Amino acid sequence: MENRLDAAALEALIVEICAPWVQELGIEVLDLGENGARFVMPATEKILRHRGPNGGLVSGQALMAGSDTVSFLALSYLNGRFRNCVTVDMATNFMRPLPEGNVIFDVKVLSNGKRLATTRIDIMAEGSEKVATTSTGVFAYIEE
Ligand SMILES: CC(C)(COP(=O)(O)OP(=O)(O)OC[C@H]1O[C@@H](n2cnc3c(N)ncnc32)[C@H](O)[C@@H]1OP(=O)(O)O)[C@@H](O)C(=O)NCCC(=O)NCCSC(=O)Cc1ccccc1
Repeated sequence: MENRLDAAALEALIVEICAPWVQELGIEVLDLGENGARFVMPATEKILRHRGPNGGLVSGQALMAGSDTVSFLALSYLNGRFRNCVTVDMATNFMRPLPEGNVIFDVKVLSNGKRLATTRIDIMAEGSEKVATTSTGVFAYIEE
């Protein structure tokens, strides 16, 4: 556990590595666990979808971007640093809508190998344990 990154270091990685619009998602660390971590994406106007027939929900596109982001953060937490990696696959199932509000991402690192890592991300409304969306991500380490 002693070589793991803390919350401040993980949030600094978002600024260092992510594109400006991803930084604007405002993702913050909530909890760091044994094999993963919990994050919150605040209910800002940037991620709420007021328009159209299914308005009043959190944007699904924002949830996918959040899943990708919290995955590389969880890997960096466990690795104690950002090991240069790229996303090679990400699959998302939207099982029930997320009403407007803060969004919780619960990430588990399922594998963390020499070349590949796999994450599972359960997404819930704040205050609910009912999973609304679940993603799995596969990441390729590309450092020498
Ligand atoms: C490298 C690999 C994963 C595996 O390659 P392999 O299967 O072993 O095959 P191969 O080696 O043949 O290469 C195939 C092609 O790739 C090219 N290339 C290879 N290496 C490099 C390189 N270092 N730099 C540049 N290009 C490189 C290579 O020239 C070739 O191109 P060509 O055919 O000549 O035109 C490749 O599939 C890939 O780059 N996929 C895109 C991944 C991606 O963009 N994901 C989304 C990004 S979002 C994200 O990551 C989220 C995130 C945010 C923040 C933090 C963390 C995550």
